[in-house]
Amino acid sequence: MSDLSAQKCEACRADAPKVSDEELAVLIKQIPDWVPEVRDGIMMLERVYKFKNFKQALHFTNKVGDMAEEEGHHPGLLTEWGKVTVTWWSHSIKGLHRNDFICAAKTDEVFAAL
Ligand SMILES: C[C@H](O)[C@H](O)[C@H]1CNC2=NC(N)=NC(=O)C2=N1
Repeated sequence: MSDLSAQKCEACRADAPKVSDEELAVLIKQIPDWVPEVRDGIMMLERVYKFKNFKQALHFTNKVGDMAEEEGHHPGLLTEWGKVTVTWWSHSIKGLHRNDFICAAKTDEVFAAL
């Protein structure tokens, strides 16, 4: 278990701090399969997970949904045949909060536990 995945998301309000470039450089090392991407001017974390079929992809999607509900923090989830694209960012601050890195690490754990 990485340090991040052992942590809980905290309430994230509009005035919460975005992660700095320096923090991002440190945090991303703990989730090396995730790619930071800017979309619509918002920094996000994205990873594509591969599966054998749609049913397995949908099962993973639902497990990630359960984890998101527990954390009170919610990703973008695109479920397709054989793959799920998971995208984390914080709507309230239009960018990346530490919560997104915690949830990305937890998503990796959901995948590892399938
Ligand atoms: C009221 C509720 O907790 C908020 O709307 C939460 C829900 N889930 C969320 N998820 C994400 N990714 N970003 C948010 O800002 C966010 N806000």
